[in-house]
Amino acid sequence: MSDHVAIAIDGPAASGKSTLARQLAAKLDLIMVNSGEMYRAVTWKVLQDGIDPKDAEAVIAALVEMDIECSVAEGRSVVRLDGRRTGDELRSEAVNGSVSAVAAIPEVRNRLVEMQRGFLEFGNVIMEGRDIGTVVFPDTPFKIYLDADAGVRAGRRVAVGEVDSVEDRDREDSRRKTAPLQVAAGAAILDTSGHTIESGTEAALELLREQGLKL
Ligand SMILES: Nc1ncnc2c1ncn2[C@@H]1O[C@H](COP(=O)(O)OP(=O)(O)OP(=O)(O)O)[C@@H](O)[C@H]1O
Ligand SMILES: Nc1ccn([C@H]2C[C@H](O)[C@@H](COP(=O)(O)O)O2)c(=O)n1
Repeated sequence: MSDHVAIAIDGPAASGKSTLARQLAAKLDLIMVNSGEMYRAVTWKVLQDGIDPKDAEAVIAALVEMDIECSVAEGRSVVRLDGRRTGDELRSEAVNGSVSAVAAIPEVRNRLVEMQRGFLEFGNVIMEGRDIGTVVFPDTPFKIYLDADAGVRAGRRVAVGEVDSVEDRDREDSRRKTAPLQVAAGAAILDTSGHTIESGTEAALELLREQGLKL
């Protein structure tokens, strides 16, 4: 059991979780953990090995062989896969199109959730993903569920030239049996559709203060 603080930021694709986590990590001197990168890393390796991401048995067999190492560098989580630091390859169209299938496999989740919880040993953490407030840190009082209009979110992806069907991923992430995307008990809901990055950050900070955050 750690004395450190965990802040959970959950929400659908392109709702602004990473952006908000980055802003709050800088303001509050927190370790920023992007849990999605870990699911993307497993997915990338599965695709590299020519495995069907929907073949759970084959994915699990490959997972056993994967050397996934998580650490902290410059205040944020770093994922190494088989000794190599991951990069932009995790945001490819292929990974975007398969990551939800891989993330729906309970054995994949069990292994990555255990690693995610381990970050709390390093210090106060802000972690973003889909199940942080429901599964990874269910007992933290500091939870925000970030959302935005589907069209706004799709537009945000187009604006950076990323090919990503946010609605398809959201559907898969919300309907899966294990750790579906949902609003965690006690989470404050923040819609970023009408917010700038700055105003969204201020609104989130206000919500966390109302939840008793003293950092
Ligand atoms: N409040 C905002 N207003 C305008 N653009 C935003 C806002 N928040 C984030 N963005 C932009 O939207 C894009 C997606 O943001 P971000 O990567 O933080 O979303 P995300 O929820 O982490 O996505 P995913 O879960 O798919 O990784 C980025 O280009 C980011 O700069
Ligand atoms: N805690 C998490 C984080 C991510 N996932 C899955 C579902 C997402 O579609 C995918 C990519 O995440 P992103 O990089 O878009 O945040 O990974 C999950 O199931 N649980």
